[in-house]
Amino acid sequence: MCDSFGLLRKRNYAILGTGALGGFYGAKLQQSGLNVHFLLKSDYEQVSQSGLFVESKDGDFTLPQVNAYNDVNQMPKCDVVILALKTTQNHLLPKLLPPVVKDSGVILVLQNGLGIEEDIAKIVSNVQIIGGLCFLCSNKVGAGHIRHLDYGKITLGEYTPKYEPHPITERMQQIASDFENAGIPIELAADLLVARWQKLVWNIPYNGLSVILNATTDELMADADTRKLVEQLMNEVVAGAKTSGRIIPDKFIQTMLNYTLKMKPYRTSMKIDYDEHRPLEVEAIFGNPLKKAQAAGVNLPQISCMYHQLKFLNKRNSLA
Ligand SMILES: NC(=O)C1=CN([C@@H]2O[C@H](COP(=O)(O)OP(=O)(O)OC[C@H]3O[C@@H](n4cnc5c(N)ncnc54)[C@H](OP(=O)(O)O)[C@@H]3O)[C@@H](O)[C@H]2O)C=CC1
Ligand SMILES: CC(C)(CO)C(=O)C(=O)O
Repeated sequence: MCDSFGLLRKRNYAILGTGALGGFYGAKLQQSGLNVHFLLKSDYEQVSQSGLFVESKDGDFTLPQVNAYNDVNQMPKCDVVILALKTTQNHLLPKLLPPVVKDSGVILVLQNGLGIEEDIAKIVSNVQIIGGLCFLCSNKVGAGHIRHLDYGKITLGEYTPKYEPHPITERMQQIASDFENAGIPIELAADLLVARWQKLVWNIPYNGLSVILNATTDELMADADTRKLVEQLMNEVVAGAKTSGRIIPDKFIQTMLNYTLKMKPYRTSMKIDYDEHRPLEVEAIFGNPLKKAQAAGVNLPQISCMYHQLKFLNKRNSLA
């Protein structure tokens, strides 16, 4: 029996971008007994010497030794390559992906945003691309030091050209069982595109408004005016999804509002990037959904207004 993906043995994993998300999930996978290889940039020296420390609401743990790299060409080819860079670094993917992914392996895109899988399909062939939507609140608070604040579930869906829905495959089930064995809840979805639009129902209002209005999620929910804005933006995302032929039921908006009300007060990852003068994921989270809707002849005026404001703030912030 052909076992090129590792259905019959332990799969090995690569983490491209050992930050808040990649550091957390990668550390959990290694802690569960899997062979994990971590690509780092500025934290490379520290992590090669002292490993990773995860401070988590589910229990802190340290991995004193990890396989750390600062060059993909030194990494072994892996069954599953987890893409956990910020999307602002995706221009590096033509150099980063081919050396590290096995023939018939999987690239698991855990980034926020829309249309990323389509770009990756142009870079690598003979691999399966799977998208994952992470409901996680995690921050990197120091070199090799990850703080997991809340949640952690991932929704996984296979990418197909034009995002046609795809039945759940054995490969997805195997990856799901690796994550579940590591204590990470997984949901499997047949329609990756609807899952990506659903995630944007959260990311577009909260990431955008947190930067533009200098506010945390609890502040945005407590004020009647900003809460109204959140809801209007959520409705526009639902309208955007419709242009891709995806129906998100109205009650989903209420679910996202309730979910945020129950969340601990949260400074979104886009706000953290802004405060740290790092580039914002404006194109993946705002630009690509707008382009998709515009291609179907639909304008999303409030999201478009926010997109241009964020581009301005992003440019000015990078010069400050
Ligand atoms: N954090 C969260 O809770 C969630 C994040 N997401 C999404 O996950 C993705 C990753 O976000 P997050 O983990 O928060 O971001 P982080 O900035 O914490 O992590 C990204 C990591 O990538 C590293 N990196 C950047 N360039 C390179 C490179 N050339 N080679 C190796 N490593 C590199 C950075 O290292 P360095 O610091 O040295 O630059 C950093 O540690 C984003 O798309 C985000 O929207 C989705 C849901 C929740
Ligand atoms: C919604 C949230 C904060 C946690 O579920 C998240 O996943 C994100 O920042 O993208």
